[in-house]
Amino acid sequence: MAAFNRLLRAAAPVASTLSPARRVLSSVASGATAGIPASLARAGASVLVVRRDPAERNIQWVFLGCPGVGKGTYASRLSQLLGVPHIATGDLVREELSSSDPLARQLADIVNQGQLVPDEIIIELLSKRLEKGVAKGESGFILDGFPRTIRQAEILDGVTDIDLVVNLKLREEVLLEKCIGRRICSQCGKNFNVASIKMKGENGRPGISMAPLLPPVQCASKLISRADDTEEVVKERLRVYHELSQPVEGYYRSQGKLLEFDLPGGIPESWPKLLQALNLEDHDDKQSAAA
Ligand SMILES: Nc1ncnc2c1ncn2[C@@H]1O[C@H](COP(=O)(O)OP(=O)(O)O)[C@@H](O)[C@H]1O
Repeated sequence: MAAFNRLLRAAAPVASTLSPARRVLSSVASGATAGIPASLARAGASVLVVRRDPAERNIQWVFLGCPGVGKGTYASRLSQLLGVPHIATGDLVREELSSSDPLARQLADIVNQGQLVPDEIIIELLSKRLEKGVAKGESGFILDGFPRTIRQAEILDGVTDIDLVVNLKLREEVLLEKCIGRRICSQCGKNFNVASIKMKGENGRPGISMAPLLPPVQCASKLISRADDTEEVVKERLRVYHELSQPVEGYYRSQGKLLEFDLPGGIPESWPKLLQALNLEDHDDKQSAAA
């Protein structure tokens, strides 16, 4: 419960600046607040649920998509373009894994088997990250890798409004190759990909080619792979995605918030098309002109 309350508090950073009419002190125990799961309602906490007018805050977007689809790449580019934090729960988990916290070993077993971390733990990590952001004056976010279960989506809905959910899609064979080709520079932390993907079109589906994203010389000898990017674990992660995370797409589709985006290729082809789909071409032009 502590973790959940922290997420609620963190998601309500402006409570003190809002008029009382915009504060809703809701007794979860009464079950009066839509989106709060029954299990949490049974716990009987009182929570402050705040929803800000989108005109008074930065964007609150979610990126969905299978492992390897490129959520991190595009969410991070958009966060720079729009000046909002990119919060990837996978990164939060990896930070925790590299700590000496007793939780780290338990998490390593889960992650390296391609399974999802329990909702309570992921919410605890996300709450802490949001709290830090609030303390720094952050507003808005692009979430990447959260929510990954219907329950996580319900919890998020219970505390704040999501404006848009971008669902990135790519052929499954490409996803496996992309994950296996992923490399990280152990020194600077930048992401690269050594996979060179060329798939022919078939059964009416267009072909796809993606050039590798190779490291500069100073990183080339320092590349490492994620322990969960082996073929066996990626296949399990894809299976888990279809079972537990894909239903989240339907959850947001039924709310009319889902933007489906089929990646046409690598970054050079996909980025301009994604901006077009998001009506952000002007934004990019202005930023390039200012650079
Ligand atoms: N929202 C979440 N819920 C549960 N587990 C998560 C969540 N986000 C990340 N994880 C854990 O961290 C791992 C890595 O996440 P991520 O970097 O987002 O991987 P992917 O490339 O599969 O999208 C996941 O396989 C899972 O074990």
